[in-house]
Amino acid sequence: MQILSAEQIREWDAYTIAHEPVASVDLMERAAEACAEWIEKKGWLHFDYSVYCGKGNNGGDGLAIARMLSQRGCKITVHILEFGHKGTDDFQVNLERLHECNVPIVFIQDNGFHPTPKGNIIIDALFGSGLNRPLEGIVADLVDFMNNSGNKIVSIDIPSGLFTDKSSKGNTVVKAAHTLSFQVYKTAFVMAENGQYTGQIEILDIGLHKDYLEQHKGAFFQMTDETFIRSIYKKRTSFSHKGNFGHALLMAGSYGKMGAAVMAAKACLRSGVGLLTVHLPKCGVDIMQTSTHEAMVSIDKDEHCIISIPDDISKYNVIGVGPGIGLENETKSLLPAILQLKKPLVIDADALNIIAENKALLQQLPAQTILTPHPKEFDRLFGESPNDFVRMEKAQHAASKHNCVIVLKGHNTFMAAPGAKGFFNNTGNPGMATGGSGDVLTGIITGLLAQKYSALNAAILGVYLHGLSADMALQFNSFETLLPSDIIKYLYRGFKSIITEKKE
Ligand SMILES: NC(=O)C1=CN([C@@H]2O[C@H](COP(=O)(O)OP(=O)(O)OC[C@H]3O[C@@H](n4cnc5c(N)ncnc54)[C@H](O)[C@@H]3O)[C@@H](O)[C@H]2O)[C@@H](O)CC1
Ligand SMILES: [K+]
Repeated sequence: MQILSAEQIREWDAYTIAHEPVASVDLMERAAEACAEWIEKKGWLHFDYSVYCGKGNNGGDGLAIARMLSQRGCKITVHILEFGHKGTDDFQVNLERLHECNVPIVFIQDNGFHPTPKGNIIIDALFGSGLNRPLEGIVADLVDFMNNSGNKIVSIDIPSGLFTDKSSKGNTVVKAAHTLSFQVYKTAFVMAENGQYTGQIEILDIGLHKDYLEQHKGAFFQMTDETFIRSIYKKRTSFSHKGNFGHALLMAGSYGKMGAAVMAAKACLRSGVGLLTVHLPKCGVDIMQTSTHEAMVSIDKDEHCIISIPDDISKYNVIGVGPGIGLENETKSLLPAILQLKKPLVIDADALNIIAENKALLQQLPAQTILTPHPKEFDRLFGESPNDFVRMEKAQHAASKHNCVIVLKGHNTFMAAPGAKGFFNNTGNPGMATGGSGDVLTGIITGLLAQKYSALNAAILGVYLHGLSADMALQFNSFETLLPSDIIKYLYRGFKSIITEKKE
């Protein structure tokens, strides 16, 4: 699924109006009908509704929804924020239509807000994608009033006060339980900082013209949904043998952090790598050999940490480096030599921190290296960012500048690559917030890279499977009990859901 900016959505609406063709007010009718149907399907027609409308087209949606819910037998009160100027044309049409339904309308002109009866559901149709400045004065007071009412809020299109394409940090914004949005994701919905406002997001089909997306391919961020993942997944044939799936080298672990190496190794193996060698310090050999029988080991000369590169490096087609390697000086000094090997590379955890301490190393990354930082590691590498939007833009810029793939880990992990707009992931859950999840991801991506996926596709597929397997593991876990090892355990379910033919 594509993710669009406010401007792109406006263009798409206009394209549909011109090319379907459909009158703008009829498109609004479709949007409102989709919302009313969603509410009906939810089994919420026995509730009473307080519908808060601005005087733009978002308010127009609200008026149409009020009419449709009233026609379905709900008790409705409409509250209109009165600015003294006329509403948009479609707002005015819907106001007239509402008058015919005898729905009570309250005009809000000062802070004397009517208390919302307990149990009423609030429909928030104050502002949509036309928001052009932070809320202030009476509007901000109204939103505070709605947020503090204790009533469930359903926002139409986007929570009022939330910008579609830039940060709304520190602003007054509606806190919705559900956001009913139209056709596609908006950029604001994939930013972790906005999670507190959007609640559960529902994308409702209002039949916008498909040609617009075709004509502007490449201009949008992409959400990596199942269809897309199936299109990049490489099916195995009956004639496959282990030589087809690469020989990965993982450089991982140090004294006290061998678990990271074990998890990365197991995840790499479960991702389908043909052969895996783990290079680790002497102290880790018994741990790896007893825990992970399928992995071969390459033994460093140091007892406690990695300080050297295996001799016969040519036999490995990819390297994953970082999980649990620590920050000993000799390990730090080794990193430039690893970069000089010019192998396809996945860099994570302490290896990222080592680069952050010596940023000149960024210039030496082999082309298409995959970096997998979480936001703090990213900030150490590329400088602090005031918000998620700026961090995302920095990731795009850094990926182009250093010709690398950046996997910025988070609620909707963002993947940036040179020449691509950027991809957001939509699998995963809060149960993954346990140390070790990242080591598992590094293992998965290294395993996929060894199987000759492109760097970007290895990252996209790896991140998707990582989250999906964690989602599958939730069937037998709570967020609290879910462990990174469970993600590995359920990787087969993740793979199977991609491999299994879809029943139409
Ligand atoms: N035909 C279309 O284009 C469709 C539009 N739809 C709805 O239309 C919405 C966009 O409508 P509009 O472009 O009219 O925009 P909005 O309804 O979001 O609001 C725009 C109005 O609010 C004012 N405003 C913006 N920020 C303000 C602030 N902070 N304080 C006070 N006033 C502020 C603007 O000056 C403008 O008058 C979408 O979010 C969606 O809900 C849907 O009906 C689907 C079809
Ligand atoms: K809204």
